[in-house]
Amino acid sequence: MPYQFEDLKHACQAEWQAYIEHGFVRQLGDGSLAPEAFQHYLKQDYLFLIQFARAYALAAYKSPTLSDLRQAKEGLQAIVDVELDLHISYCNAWGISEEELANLPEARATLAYTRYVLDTGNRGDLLDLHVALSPCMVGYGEIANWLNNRAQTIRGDSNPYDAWIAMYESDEFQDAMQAEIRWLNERLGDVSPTRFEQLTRVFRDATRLEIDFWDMGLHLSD
Ligand SMILES: Cc1ncc(C[n+]2csc(CCO)c2C)c(N)n1
Repeated sequence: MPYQFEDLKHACQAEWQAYIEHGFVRQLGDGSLAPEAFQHYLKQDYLFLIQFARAYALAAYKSPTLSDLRQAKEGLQAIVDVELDLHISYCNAWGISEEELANLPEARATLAYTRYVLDTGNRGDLLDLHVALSPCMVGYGEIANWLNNRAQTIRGDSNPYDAWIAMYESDEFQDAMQAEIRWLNERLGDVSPTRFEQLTRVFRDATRLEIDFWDMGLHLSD
Protein backbone atom coordinates (compact mmCIF):
# COMPACT_ATOMS: atom_id res chain seq x y z
CA MET A 1 0.00 0.00 0.00
CA PRO A 2 1.63 3.27 -1.03
CA TYR A 3 1.38 5.99 1.61
CA GLN A 4 -0.73 9.09 1.04
CA PHE A 5 -1.03 12.47 2.72
CA GLU A 6 -4.23 11.24 4.42
CA ASP A 7 -2.11 8.65 6.26
CA LEU A 8 -0.07 11.43 7.91
CA LYS A 9 -3.27 13.03 9.15
CA HIS A 10 -4.63 9.71 10.40
CA ALA A 11 -1.38 9.01 12.25
CA CYS A 12 -1.75 12.36 14.08
CA GLN A 13 -5.52 12.58 14.32
CA ALA A 14 -5.74 14.00 17.85
CA GLU A 15 -3.19 16.76 17.13
CA TRP A 16 -4.70 17.51 13.71
CA GLN A 17 -8.20 17.92 15.17
CA ALA A 18 -6.88 20.09 18.04
CA TYR A 19 -5.28 22.35 15.39
CA ILE A 20 -8.22 22.56 12.96
CA GLU A 21 -10.90 22.96 15.63
CA HIS A 22 -8.89 25.14 18.02
CA GLY A 23 -10.66 27.68 20.27
CA PHE A 24 -9.06 30.53 18.29
CA VAL A 25 -10.61 29.12 15.09
CA ARG A 26 -14.05 28.62 16.67
CA GLN A 27 -14.05 32.19 17.99
CA LEU A 28 -12.96 33.52 14.58
CA GLY A 29 -15.89 31.66 13.07
CA ASP A 30 -18.57 32.91 15.43
CA GLY A 31 -17.07 36.41 15.64
CA SER A 32 -16.46 36.27 19.41
CA LEU A 33 -12.65 36.46 19.23
CA ALA A 34 -11.18 39.44 21.14
CA PRO A 35 -9.79 41.99 18.62
CA GLU A 36 -6.56 42.16 20.68
CA ALA A 37 -6.06 38.42 20.21
CA PHE A 38 -6.57 38.74 16.44
CA GLN A 39 -4.21 41.74 16.24
CA HIS A 40 -1.54 39.86 18.19
CA TYR A 41 -1.96 36.90 15.84
CA LEU A 42 -1.79 39.15 12.74
CA LYS A 43 1.42 40.78 13.92
CA GLN A 44 3.13 37.47 14.63
CA ASP A 45 1.80 36.08 11.36
CA TYR A 46 3.69 38.85 9.52
CA LEU A 47 6.92 37.56 11.09
CA PHE A 48 5.82 34.00 10.34
CA LEU A 49 5.33 34.84 6.64
CA ILE A 50 8.83 36.28 6.37
CA GLN A 51 10.33 33.06 7.73
CA PHE A 52 7.99 31.06 5.53
CA ALA A 53 9.40 32.90 2.51
CA ARG A 54 12.87 31.80 3.64
CA ALA A 55 11.59 28.22 3.80
CA TYR A 56 10.58 28.47 0.13
CA ALA A 57 14.05 29.80 -0.66
CA LEU A 58 15.42 26.73 1.15
CA ALA A 59 13.07 24.57 -0.94
CA ALA A 60 14.67 26.07 -4.05
CA TYR A 61 18.12 25.15 -2.71
CA LYS A 62 16.93 21.62 -1.94
CA SER A 63 15.26 21.13 -5.35
CA PRO A 64 16.74 18.26 -7.38
CA THR A 65 14.73 19.01 -10.56
CA LEU A 66 13.82 22.03 -12.66
CA SER A 67 10.15 21.40 -11.94
CA ASP A 68 10.73 21.45 -8.16
CA LEU A 69 12.89 24.56 -8.54
CA ARG A 70 10.12 26.35 -10.47
CA GLN A 71 7.56 25.38 -7.83
CA ALA A 72 9.76 26.73 -5.01
CA LYS A 73 10.34 29.94 -6.96
CA GLU A 74 6.57 30.41 -7.48
CA GLY A 75 5.98 29.94 -3.74
CA LEU A 76 8.68 32.42 -2.78
CA GLN A 77 7.42 34.92 -5.36
CA ALA A 78 3.80 34.58 -4.18
CA ILE A 79 4.75 35.38 -0.60
CA VAL A 80 7.25 38.16 -1.29
CA ASP A 81 5.39 39.92 -4.14
CA VAL A 82 1.74 39.35 -3.17
CA GLU A 83 0.96 37.84 0.22
CA LEU A 84 3.18 40.04 2.38
CA ASP A 85 1.74 43.18 0.72
CA LEU A 86 -1.79 41.88 1.29
CA HIS A 87 -0.93 41.07 4.88
CA ILE A 88 0.46 44.58 5.44
CA SER A 89 -2.75 46.19 4.04
CA TYR A 90 -4.89 43.83 6.12
CA CYS A 91 -2.88 44.75 9.24
CA ASN A 92 -3.35 48.45 8.40
CA ALA A 93 -7.12 47.91 8.29
CA TRP A 94 -6.81 46.45 11.83
CA GLY A 95 -4.87 49.51 13.03
CA ILE A 96 -1.36 48.01 12.80
CA SER A 97 1.12 50.21 10.92
CA GLU A 98 3.96 49.00 8.70
CA GLU A 99 6.40 50.63 11.09
CA GLU A 100 5.01 48.65 14.01
CA LEU A 101 5.35 45.45 11.96
CA ALA A 102 8.95 46.25 11.08
CA ASN A 103 9.91 46.58 14.75
CA LEU A 104 8.11 43.62 16.28
CA PRO A 105 9.86 41.17 18.59
CA GLU A 106 9.19 37.54 17.70
CA ALA A 107 7.01 35.60 20.12
CA ARG A 108 8.46 32.29 21.29
CA ALA A 109 5.75 30.35 19.45
CA THR A 110 6.72 32.09 16.19
CA LEU A 111 10.41 31.43 16.77
CA ALA A 112 9.83 27.78 17.65
CA TYR A 113 7.58 26.99 14.70
CA THR A 114 9.45 28.80 11.94
CA ARG A 115 12.91 27.68 13.01
CA TYR A 116 11.67 24.11 13.37
CA VAL A 117 10.53 24.16 9.75
CA LEU A 118 13.82 25.67 8.55
CA ASP A 119 15.89 23.21 10.60
CA THR A 120 13.87 20.24 9.31
CA GLY A 121 14.51 21.39 5.75
CA ASN A 122 18.20 21.95 6.44
CA ARG A 123 18.70 18.52 8.00
CA GLY A 124 16.54 16.63 5.56
CA ASP A 125 15.54 16.66 1.91
CA LEU A 126 12.80 18.42 -0.04
CA LEU A 127 10.18 15.90 1.13
CA ASP A 128 11.01 16.54 4.82
CA LEU A 129 10.66 20.25 4.18
CA HIS A 130 7.32 19.90 2.37
CA VAL A 131 5.96 17.68 5.14
CA ALA A 132 7.03 20.31 7.71
CA LEU A 133 5.23 22.98 5.64
CA SER A 134 2.10 20.93 4.98
CA PRO A 135 0.15 21.63 8.20
CA CYS A 136 0.39 25.30 7.24
CA MET A 137 -0.53 24.80 3.58
CA VAL A 138 -3.28 22.23 4.07
CA GLY A 139 -4.50 23.14 7.56
CA TYR A 140 -5.70 26.65 6.75
CA GLY A 141 -7.73 25.43 3.77
CA GLU A 142 -9.30 22.72 5.95
CA ILE A 143 -10.01 25.27 8.67
CA ALA A 144 -11.93 27.48 6.20
CA ASN A 145 -13.94 24.45 5.02
CA TRP A 146 -14.57 23.25 8.59
CA LEU A 147 -15.80 26.71 9.60
CA ASN A 148 -18.10 26.88 6.59
CA ASN A 149 -19.77 23.62 7.57
CA ARG A 150 -20.19 24.63 11.20
CA ALA A 151 -23.62 25.89 12.30
CA GLN A 152 -22.15 28.45 14.75
CA THR A 153 -20.08 30.18 12.04
CA ILE A 154 -21.31 33.64 11.07
CA ARG A 155 -20.52 34.85 7.56
CA GLY A 156 -20.76 38.35 6.11
CA ASP A 157 -20.41 41.85 7.55
CA SER A 158 -21.65 40.91 11.02
CA ASN A 159 -18.49 38.87 11.57
CA PRO A 160 -15.35 41.10 11.70
CA TYR A 161 -13.26 38.05 10.73
CA ASP A 162 -15.22 37.19 7.58
CA ALA A 163 -12.46 38.39 5.23
CA TRP A 164 -9.99 36.02 6.90
CA ILE A 165 -12.27 33.02 6.28
CA ALA A 166 -12.97 34.21 2.71
CA MET A 167 -9.26 34.33 1.90
CA TYR A 168 -8.70 30.68 2.77
CA GLU A 169 -11.90 29.41 1.18
CA SER A 170 -11.07 31.12 -2.15
CA ASP A 171 -10.65 28.88 -5.21
CA GLU A 172 -7.11 30.17 -5.60
CA PHE A 173 -6.10 29.06 -2.13
CA GLN A 174 -8.01 25.76 -2.28
CA ASP A 175 -6.31 24.97 -5.63
CA ALA A 176 -2.86 25.65 -4.12
CA MET A 177 -3.74 23.34 -1.23
CA GLN A 178 -4.80 20.54 -3.61
CA ALA A 179 -1.60 20.98 -5.66
CA GLU A 180 0.46 20.57 -2.47
CA ILE A 181 -1.46 17.39 -1.54
CA ARG A 182 -0.87 15.99 -5.06
CA TRP A 183 2.86 16.74 -4.82
CA LEU A 184 3.06 15.00 -1.44
CA ASN A 185 1.03 12.00 -2.59
CA GLU A 186 3.40 11.43 -5.52
CA ARG A 187 6.43 11.33 -3.19
CA LEU A 188 4.83 9.51 -0.26
CA GLY A 189 3.83 6.71 -2.64
CA ASP A 190 7.46 5.55 -2.78
CA VAL A 191 8.58 5.73 0.87
CA SER A 192 9.35 2.79 3.21
CA PRO A 193 7.53 2.25 6.52
CA THR A 194 10.62 3.51 8.40
CA ARG A 195 10.77 6.67 6.34
CA PHE A 196 7.04 7.17 6.81
CA GLU A 197 7.54 7.00 10.58
CA GLN A 198 10.19 9.73 10.36
CA LEU A 199 7.91 11.91 8.26
CA THR A 200 5.03 11.33 10.68
CA ARG A 201 7.18 12.74 13.48
CA VAL A 202 7.82 15.87 11.42
CA PHE A 203 4.14 16.24 10.55
CA ARG A 204 3.10 15.78 14.19
CA ASP A 205 5.65 18.31 15.48
CA ALA A 206 4.67 20.94 12.90
CA THR A 207 0.99 20.40 13.75
CA ARG A 208 1.72 20.80 17.48
CA LEU A 209 3.55 24.03 16.69
CA GLU A 210 0.49 25.29 14.75
CA ILE A 211 -1.57 24.58 17.92
CA ASP A 212 0.95 26.62 19.94
CA PHE A 213 0.61 29.44 17.40
CA TRP A 214 -3.17 29.60 17.99
CA ASP A 215 -2.58 29.43 21.77
CA MET A 216 -0.13 32.31 21.45
CA GLY A 217 -2.81 34.41 19.70
CA LEU A 218 -5.53 33.52 22.17
CA HIS A 219 -3.41 34.17 25.28
CA LEU A 220 -1.42 37.09 23.85
CA SER A 221 1.81 35.25 24.75
CA ASP A 222 5.12 36.78 23.75
C1 LIG B 1 0.78 30.25 11.58
C2 LIG B 1 0.26 30.17 10.20
N1 LIG B 1 0.10 28.97 9.64
C3 LIG B 1 -0.35 28.88 8.37
C4 LIG B 1 -0.66 30.01 7.64
C5 LIG B 1 -1.18 29.90 6.25
N2 LIG B 1 -0.19 30.19 5.26
C6 LIG B 1 0.84 31.00 5.44
S1 LIG B 1 1.84 31.08 4.06
C7 LIG B 1 0.89 30.01 3.25
C8 LIG B 1 1.23 29.54 1.89
C9 LIG B 1 0.94 30.57 0.89
O1 LIG B 1 1.87 30.58 -0.12
C10 LIG B 1 -0.18 29.64 4.02
C11 LIG B 1 -1.22 28.73 3.60
C12 LIG B 1 -0.48 31.25 8.27
N3 LIG B 1 -0.76 32.40 7.61
N4 LIG B 1 -0.03 31.32 9.53
